[in-house]
Amino acid sequence: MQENQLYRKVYTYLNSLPVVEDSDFANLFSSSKSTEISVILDDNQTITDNFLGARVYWKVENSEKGGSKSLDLMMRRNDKRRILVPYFQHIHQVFDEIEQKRKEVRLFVNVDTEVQRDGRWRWTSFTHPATMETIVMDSDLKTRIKSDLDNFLKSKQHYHRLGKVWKRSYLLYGSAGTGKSTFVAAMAKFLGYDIYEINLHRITSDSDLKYLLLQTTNKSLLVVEDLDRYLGEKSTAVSLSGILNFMDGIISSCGEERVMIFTMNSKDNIDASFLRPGRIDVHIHFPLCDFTAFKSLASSHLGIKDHKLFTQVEENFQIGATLSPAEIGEIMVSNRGSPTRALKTVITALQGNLASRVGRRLSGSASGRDSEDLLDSGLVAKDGQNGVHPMKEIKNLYGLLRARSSRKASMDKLDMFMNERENSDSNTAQM
Ligand SMILES: Nc1ncnc2c1ncn2[C@@H]1O[C@H](COP(=O)(O)OP(=O)(O)OP(=O)(O)O)[C@@H](O)[C@H]1O
Repeated sequence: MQENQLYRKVYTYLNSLPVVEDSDFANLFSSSKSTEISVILDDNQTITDNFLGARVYWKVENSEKGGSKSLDLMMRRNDKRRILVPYFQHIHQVFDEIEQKRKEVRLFVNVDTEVQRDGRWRWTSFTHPATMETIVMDSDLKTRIKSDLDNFLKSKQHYHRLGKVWKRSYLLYGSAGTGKSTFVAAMAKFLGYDIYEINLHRITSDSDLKYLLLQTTNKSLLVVEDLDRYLGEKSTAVSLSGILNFMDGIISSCGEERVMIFTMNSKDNIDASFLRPGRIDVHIHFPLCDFTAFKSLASSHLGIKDHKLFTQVEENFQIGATLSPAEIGEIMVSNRGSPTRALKTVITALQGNLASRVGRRLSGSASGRDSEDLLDSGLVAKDGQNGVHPMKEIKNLYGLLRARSSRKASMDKLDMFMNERENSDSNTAQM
């Protein structure tokens, strides 16, 4: 059942009245800002409000049976016709003002079906410190995304004129630790929207997913993380079509001003129906670090814009080494007392990364990410491409790495692989 928006508005309005503090029973809550205390009306309490010279009474009822709550409104019969409609308009207006002032973003998570006395969502204040400014990404891309979000916020009339629901969807994809979740946090702050993080593992069926969607509010971000991993599982409670309906079926049109976000590590093994044009409005790739991203991280984490070791770091990126922003950020955080030590550790990690990826490729066990990164680096061509035999390119890369790497252990392993390959190659005909 959908949450009654009127109930929510009146409840918020009543709790904003100073008279709540005078009631016999009220509950005290502290908010994320430790100095703030909220006074919330207790069940079965009656409070009085005045409007246009009339006196009205509200009572919070809590039904013993289903645990559902209701609000009873009482006023003199003579006042009813005069004030009823303007009074509710006043409540709407005050509610909107309260929401505007409430800068705090909330994070909702879905709970198991068994624990549903007060609905399926539980929330907490969302205090993630990430903002669009702290996210490390290509600056042009960041500007384009910000203006896309800005346009969305101003486009109510535009969407309505086209007969479209005012919502937008984004797919964030890229390797682990490239900042997808952090970006969701930054988006929520930028838009001032609450986040509904949907844990598909806590959903029992397609209709359960619809039910959850009905209990979300407008001006919100609906987030499904690691969708590729969920869809790759053998048996799932929510079907492919259940998820497609959630994305853009009739049910997704309930409510307005929504942003849907899906994250994935890779689009490679995803059913084509997810990626068909028009299904998800914007696809954003989150890459592993390049030298430019590294410099941004060095500036934000170590406070340095330049350093004599930067050339060495750059060389490692040029020969195809790479790490995620999370990996580089972590090294910098743990060595923030000494930028030189931090940079040396980054260089060692980059060399280790390249050595182990080349090693895995030589042994034929390269992961998708390894192969893609090596291909991206331009140092290894796809099999048969450019007329250059891949093994020859690997040998070139190996030579380059051999000359530069200081990680003896990794290089010893690589030497072994190369020797084995040399021997087996001499017994195999060249293709
Ligand atoms: N592009 C980035 N800009 C700033 N910080 C980043 C970036 N990428 C990663 N980080 C940092 O690395 C950590 C992990 O990032 P995050 O969880 O956002 O990555 P992810 O792509 O969502 O990973 P996963 O796919 O494993 O969920 C965070 O602490 C975040 O601050």
